[in-house]
Amino acid sequence: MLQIRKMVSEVKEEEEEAGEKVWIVAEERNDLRRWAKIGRAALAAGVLGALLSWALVCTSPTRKGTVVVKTPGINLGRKRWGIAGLGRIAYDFAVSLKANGGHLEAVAAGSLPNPGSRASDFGCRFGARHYGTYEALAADPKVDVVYVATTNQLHMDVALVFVRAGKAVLVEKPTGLDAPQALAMLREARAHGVLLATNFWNMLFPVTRWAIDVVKSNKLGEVLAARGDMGFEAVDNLHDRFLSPELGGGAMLDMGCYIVHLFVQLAAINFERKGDVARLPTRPREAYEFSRAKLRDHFEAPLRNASRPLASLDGLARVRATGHLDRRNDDPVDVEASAAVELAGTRLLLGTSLQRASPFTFDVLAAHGTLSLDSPANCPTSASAAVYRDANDARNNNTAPTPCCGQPRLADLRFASPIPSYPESLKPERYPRGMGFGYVQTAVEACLSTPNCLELPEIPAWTQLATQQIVDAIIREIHQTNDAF
Ligand SMILES: NC(=O)C1=CN([C@@H]2O[C@H](COP(=O)(O)OP(=O)(O)OC[C@H]3O[C@@H](n4cnc5c(N)ncnc54)[C@H](OP(=O)(O)O)[C@@H]3O)[C@@H](O)[C@H]2O)C=CC1
Ligand SMILES: O=C1OC[C@@H](O)[C@H](O)[C@H]1O
Repeated sequence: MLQIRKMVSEVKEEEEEAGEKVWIVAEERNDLRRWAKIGRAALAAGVLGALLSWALVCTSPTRKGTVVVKTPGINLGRKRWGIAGLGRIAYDFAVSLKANGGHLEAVAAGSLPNPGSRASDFGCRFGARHYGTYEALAADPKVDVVYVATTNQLHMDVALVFVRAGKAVLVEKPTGLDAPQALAMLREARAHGVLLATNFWNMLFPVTRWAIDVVKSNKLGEVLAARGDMGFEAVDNLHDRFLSPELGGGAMLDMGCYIVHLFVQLAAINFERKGDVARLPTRPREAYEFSRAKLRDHFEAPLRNASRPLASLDGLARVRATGHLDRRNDDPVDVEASAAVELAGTRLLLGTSLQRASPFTFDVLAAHGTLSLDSPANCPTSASAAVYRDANDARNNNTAPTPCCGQPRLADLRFASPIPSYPESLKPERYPRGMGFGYVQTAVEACLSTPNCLELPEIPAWTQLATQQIVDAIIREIHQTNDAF
């Protein structure tokens, strides 16, 4: 066994040195370790313990080998991941984790029929232990962090099973069904001293980080507005999670939340730039006043003090929205939404749908620059920005031209960061850019290696709360405008 282990690590090291991006690690090492483990358990706990261990590992593992495809910038370590909810996205997440060299320790199904055998199939495919209940996964002492990939209606309940067991949690978007759920989840995570992050995985893509850095650098000036459109024509199946009210369906909870979350982060950048915020005389009065109080403190207050309710949006955010509801249900979900949002003086024009195609775009419109994430903007691999002459600087120097066909353009910026495709042996995948889950997986692992890390810096808890509050307000308004017809 030692010899095989040495061989494997030599192969890895040699190829890493050679800068190779792809290499194959023999699976035998894991099999031998597994057998050794079973043997030790049998000695220690007797025949019963041995039988139990036998039932929880794969008796017929695939012997194809584990494909490792390193995505640039992804350095997954040895944090021990669990996955709860073994549906469509869980598969792609597991592929990305394994393919990027991460460690999937155990998985659990617990809602749909046959959880035991489904978990066994999934676990064996990825060389992970498997359970037929979420509680059993929560009790596994070898799991550090759990990815909750259930449908939306279960995000809160399932995430809390793990939080209460002291596990860190990466829960799929949206955080919960509404802002009170999101607050309950984040509060409990804080009380247990564990990380709870919503999987706004787009925030960790190098292209999104580049965009945020460009905006922060002030090259474009103050951000006045953003606009985004994301959605698709969902299969017309009332039992699927997209359209089902029981499963927490609806366009805003599915795709609209990405747009709102990115917008919230951009609005906050305006207030991080000291001395520059109040430049525009047209900015509404409350924006000036609010810049002093800081968005973060405002939304975070109920997390710091459990007796505080959710932060008020009054005087800070305005929402106007309209859309379509799927009237075939008694409790209809929004299937199409158009919304105008204002948060502390920064504006968003949002479109989302489960009934039509979308360009999957997100644009930032600033005082003297624009920035566009290329489609699909929820997992972008390229972006561009245009920097125009700062009209006020030019005016002060008496060099301001009269713009007839747009402001004079000073520079074009472009950034690209491609993602490798899935390893052939693990196809079919559902999300062609799913290897990009590696970015958020890396961020979670970095947080777990940092003492007292309770949130990802790229997806702070307050942005999860603010997003869910604005999403709630948009959904409410769509219902109100529809009821008025
Ligand atoms: N970040 C991203 O890019 C993406 C995120 N998502 C998010 O991931 C989550 C899961 O999406 P997806 O994988 O497509 O969902 P699925 O429809 O494949 O269901 C996932 C799991 O939800 C649990 N579940 C509970 N009740 C039901 C029910 N009545 N019908 C179906 N499943 C149920 C099951 O868990 P069990 O196996 O334990 O029984 C099921 O396997 C959603 O919250 C979605 O928003 C989805 C796609 C992309
Ligand atoms: O997060 C998501 O991204 C991709 C979509 O297809 C999916 O419905 C959504 O949940």
